[in-house]
Amino acid sequence: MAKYSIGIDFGTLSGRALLVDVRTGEEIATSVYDYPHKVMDEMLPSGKRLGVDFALEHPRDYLDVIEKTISAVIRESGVSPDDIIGVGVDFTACTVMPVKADGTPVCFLPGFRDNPHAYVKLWKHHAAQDKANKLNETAAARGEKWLARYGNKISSEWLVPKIWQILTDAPEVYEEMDCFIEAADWIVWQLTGKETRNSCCAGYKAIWHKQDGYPSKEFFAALDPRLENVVEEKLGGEILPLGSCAGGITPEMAAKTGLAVGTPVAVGNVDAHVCVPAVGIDGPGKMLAIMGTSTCHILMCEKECSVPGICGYVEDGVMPGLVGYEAGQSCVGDHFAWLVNNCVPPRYFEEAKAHGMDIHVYLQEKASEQKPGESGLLALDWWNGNRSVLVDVDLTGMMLGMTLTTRPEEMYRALVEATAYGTRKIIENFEENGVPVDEFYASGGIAEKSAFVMQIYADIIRKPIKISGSAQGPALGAAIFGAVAAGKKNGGYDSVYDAARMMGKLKNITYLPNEENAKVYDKLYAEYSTLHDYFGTGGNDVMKRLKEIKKGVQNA
Ligand SMILES: Nc1ncnc2c1ncn2[C@@H]1O[C@H](COP(=O)(O)OP(=O)(O)O)[C@@H](O)[C@H]1O
Ligand SMILES: O=C(CO)[C@H](O)[C@H](O)COP(=O)(O)O
Repeated sequence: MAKYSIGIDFGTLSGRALLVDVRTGEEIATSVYDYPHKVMDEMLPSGKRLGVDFALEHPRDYLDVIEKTISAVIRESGVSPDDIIGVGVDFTACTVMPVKADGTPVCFLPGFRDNPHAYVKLWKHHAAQDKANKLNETAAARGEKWLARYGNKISSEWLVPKIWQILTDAPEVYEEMDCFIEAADWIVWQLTGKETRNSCCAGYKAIWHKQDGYPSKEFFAALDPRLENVVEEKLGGEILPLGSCAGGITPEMAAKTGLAVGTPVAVGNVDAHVCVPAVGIDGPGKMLAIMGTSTCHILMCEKECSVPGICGYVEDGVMPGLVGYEAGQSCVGDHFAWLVNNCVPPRYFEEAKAHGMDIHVYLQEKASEQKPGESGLLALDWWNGNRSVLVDVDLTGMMLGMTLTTRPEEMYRALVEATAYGTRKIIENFEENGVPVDEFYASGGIAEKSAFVMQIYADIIRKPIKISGSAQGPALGAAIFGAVAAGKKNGGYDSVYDAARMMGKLKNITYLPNEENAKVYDKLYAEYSTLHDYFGTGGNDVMKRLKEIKKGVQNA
């Protein structure tokens, strides 16, 4: 009798459930739900305006995903709930929220609906950069040894700057919350009725270490005396390893979703890391880029190496027995979306429609008529700051070489190339610091949809690129961890390595570098590197000065 697991993937704009056969990885049914509140970066539902660099979400949308998509995949597949042996959950991270001891989000409380800090702070909430800067200075001054694990800089996207911002800007929210929790763990809590924390979110996003735990009370007190006991007061209890079972589906959730009471639920996971077994990766030296709104680069290695500018490395952070490394680009597909929404004249949309094409596909088809270097354009891929290797959200985008003949498709191509140069920087940085990148895999919406983008990447990084066999890498990965939480005794797996080999998959296509293009791109990459260092490492801080002026004018 076939057995199934469900992966629930919470992305930036939508959540989805995927029902998978645990023996083959075959995807039986899927259902997607777009968050009605989208990303709140300008105002709250009440109309209250938000500050510069805010990015919030509404937890109601996450509950709707659970209720709508799980029942939909069970219905569509016709599978008996008794044959669904496990559930896994992954989420964007660090996507964190203040909640009460019973799990109620603070933004649901009557006195807090108009308070921005009561809502979910999405991974790309960048308004705590001043806190991240102070945290990094303090950690460096105190010689905190954990700083090296995080590429020598903690990003403003991570948990501590975000909770510190709440403490200073909305102390009433800090007081009201009983815990500050990753949305991944909160969803697992909603499903099982048990509060758990997972080692992936804690390790990469909350400065937690398997042996050393969190940073010391002295460190937190040096940031702000009121933070001295933040770990005990707000960050909850035991941290569980990936693949472990957090608990079973509660009767209330069973009624809402159609799952059987007690179905095992895996501890939460991060959307990027969870994808690794979904492409069948089961060892070191194989970098997976999960390419969508942003890109995360996940890689495993046998040893711990200090690599500047990465997001971090965590022992067992991706799969047990290996050190998992994460780096990333805060903005990838968001560049293309920005261009489409702001720089493309109506006639392009009309032409795309007449050809029955999506606007991205249409622009890419036009851009593919050009050769590398032909447009004379070069861009820096920092429209949403730089995550790796500069770890600086105050950097902004730039495009050089525009003339009166520059066309939208050329700008589109320049942005694609810029993101590929950013990926090459990340790869070289790993290799220069002792972490080999022998193979390159891609997953996510862009890898799935765009041969144009993937060929440019292969030419620029000079490596063959293998593509995920699933259009829904994170959801498949979450389903894999659901099967591991169920365990062999229930028809699942005892090891994520076994599950990856059986359920992970690749497409029957590899993008190979074109040597002629690669030679031109080597020259363009050298120019990119010059600009990258000039604007990104202090040669000219004009981007930061402009941002300061902007903030001053907006705040006035
Ligand atoms: N055909 C395409 N080629 C390249 N990028 C695309 C294409 N269609 C959409 N995009 C970009 O893909 C991104 C969404 O990626 P996806 O993986 O679906 O979402 P997410 O990263 O939020 O999970 C958007 O930023 C969009 O601009
Ligand atoms: O930092 C992350 C993982 O560590 C985020 O989850 C990620 O960057 C957001 O993902 P997406 O672009 O797929 O929405």
